[in-house]
Amino acid sequence: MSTTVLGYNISAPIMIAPTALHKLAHPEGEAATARAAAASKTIMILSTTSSCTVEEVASSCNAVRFFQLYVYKRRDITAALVHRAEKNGYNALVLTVDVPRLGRREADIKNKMIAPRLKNLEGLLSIEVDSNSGSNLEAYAKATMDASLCWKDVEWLRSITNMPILIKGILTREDAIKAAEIGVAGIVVSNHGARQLDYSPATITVLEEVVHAVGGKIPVLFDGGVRRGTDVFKALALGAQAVLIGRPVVFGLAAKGEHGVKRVIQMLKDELELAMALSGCPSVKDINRSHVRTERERLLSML
Ligand SMILES: Cc1cc2nc3c(=O)[nH]c(=O)nc-3n(C[C@H](O)[C@H](O)[C@H](O)COP(=O)(O)O)c2cc1C
Ligand SMILES: CCCCC(=O)C(=O)O
Repeated sequence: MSTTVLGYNISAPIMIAPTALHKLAHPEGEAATARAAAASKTIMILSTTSSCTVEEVASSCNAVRFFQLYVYKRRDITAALVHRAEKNGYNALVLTVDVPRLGRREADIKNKMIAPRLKNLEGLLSIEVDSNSGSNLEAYAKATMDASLCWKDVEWLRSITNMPILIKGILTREDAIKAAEIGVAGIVVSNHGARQLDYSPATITVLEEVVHAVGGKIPVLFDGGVRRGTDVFKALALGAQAVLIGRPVVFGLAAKGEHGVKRVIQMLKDELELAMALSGCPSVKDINRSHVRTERERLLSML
């Protein structure tokens, strides 16, 4: 079941998506998640908005890890984050492009959500924003994040780091082609867990369009709603190199810390292995397009 992502070997095509603030789930936060990733021989993508610092996570284990980047209006702060990630042995930057503003999360507004301190930004950026009118996270994002982020900024990022750059948040053929043209190291098909824009397409429905557009030039990773090994199997059959797991990892962390995250990954691996065995696939390379039928194909077959 092993595969490679950007040349790094992982035990299965299952990685850990960047999710914010793991200490909301468990007191050990991202340090515990990182240890679980290392024990599971997979790659964790650490969020910019984590509750342990880049340095704390790096020193908690020596696994391969990537750093997810949000670009701040203050470019000096963004550059400082990139340099800290590079200095601390992160092997790639995952540039998230689907949060020019935070989506309208009505539960957060109603509950007047107050985000805990974002550790990576302590001493760099004041995050004392007024949330009397709603979600503190939304106010923070609006005040600090650079909504003008554009393709040319990838060039800027390249000029300040040697880490390979992946773009997370691609949903269309056009953007996939553009990403391949400008020569990023890979893309992640993602709609941010449907947390940003209502009616954005389910990622599984656009995966194949993106894979075709890219034509094998760069790896395509996938996230959104992967809850079973069969979901991993489907994404691979439609051309993804590997999947990222978001919420289930946080659920495992909340339930049983490092052990819980390991269990979640192990369950997905066991289910994937069974799906492979029952589909006649001795290795992940054997999973191909003929193993799944899309809704469109089902309708066409009825004509
Ligand atoms: C609580 C939470 C926090 C998230 N934080 C981030 C983040 O900081 N950066 C990011 O790029 N994506 C973030 N995401 C999006 C995930 O990386 C991922 O795209 C999404 O959750 C889809 O996967 P899932 O359906 O397995 O949860 C977050 C998602 C959740 C649920
Ligand atoms: C401004 C931080 C946003 C974290 C995030 O990406 C999410 O909650 O989905």
